[in-house]
Amino acid sequence: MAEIRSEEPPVIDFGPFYSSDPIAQKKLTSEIQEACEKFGFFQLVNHNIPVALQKSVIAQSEAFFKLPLATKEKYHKDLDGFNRGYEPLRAQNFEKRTRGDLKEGFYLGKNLSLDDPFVIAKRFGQGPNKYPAEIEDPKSFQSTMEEYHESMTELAIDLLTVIEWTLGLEEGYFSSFCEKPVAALRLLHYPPQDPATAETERGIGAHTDFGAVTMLLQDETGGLQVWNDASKGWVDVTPRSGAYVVNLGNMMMRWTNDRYLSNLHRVINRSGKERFSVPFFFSGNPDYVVECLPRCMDPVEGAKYPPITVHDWMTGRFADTYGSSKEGVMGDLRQNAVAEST
Ligand SMILES: O=C(O)CCC(=O)C(=O)O
Ligand SMILES: [Fe+2]
Repeated sequence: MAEIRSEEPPVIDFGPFYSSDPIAQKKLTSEIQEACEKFGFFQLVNHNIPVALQKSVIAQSEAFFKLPLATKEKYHKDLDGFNRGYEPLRAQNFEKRTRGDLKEGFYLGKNLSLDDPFVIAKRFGQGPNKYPAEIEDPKSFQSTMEEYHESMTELAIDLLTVIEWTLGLEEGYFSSFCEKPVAALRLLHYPPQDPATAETERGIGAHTDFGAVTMLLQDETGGLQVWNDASKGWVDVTPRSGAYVVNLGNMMMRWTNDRYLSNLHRVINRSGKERFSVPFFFSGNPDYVVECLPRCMDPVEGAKYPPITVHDWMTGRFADTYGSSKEGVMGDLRQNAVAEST
């Protein structure tokens, strides 16, 4: 019997997007299409985010997590209803069989004022950021995060343009989705884990992401793994300096009628060192209605899922995670099966 090899998600050169070379752009389109169908994951190099900006985001993140716990707790994300700020160690527990995920986080988004109409209307993910005053250089913490959030929003829109190409959609199909988008930035810190607990301890338990696309900056520590359904095993996503690990979320899978994969992933930090990572979750305009894309409709069965707004989809997925919804959702069965088999 032929051995099923566990392949890593491909590394894709995004440079051609910024060129005017149609042949290189065609190659980029087919590489991204294949990665979306096969893995739901890839690494992106030659994007336009400056290395210096990436380094300052990680440095500011390290500076924040070094603050005393009591200081970090002053910025707890549950102190108001905006889901921005500090989330302590073990607050999330994706696999529900450990003591909770061994990571702490700091959540940011686009920094909107309280009188912004979307904030007043309580649309998903909209609100003001929290900024720590006790950090060494509070002004540059804020400006770094705001500049990075803006640059990542632009990169996500560029990537969605290529995804538009991969799906044969007309130019600008995703424009209204990308207007005033919900986009969350998370600073994550994974302490080293005790080797004796390697079987049960998770930095982040197996899960799929909720939104459209996630673009993750990881340091050189390693520990991120993606599920390979062909070999029924976990595959390392080897860190590449400056690259983004891109993965599709459940919303994109639903939107494409399951043609594109929102794949399971997890982190186990066996390195003995601290790990820092910064995912950026792009979920689009809260009022946008996500409904089966034209070329993804099954000729016989039609669309598998009814239309839903970004707001309702994201709110529902968060409710599932935090245990206030009884509704079963796509991916959960698969997720539980994998969690139990590892
Ligand atoms: O830190 C990582 O490498 C992964 C984080 C992640 O999957 C998430 O926050 O959804
Ligand atoms: Fe994730």
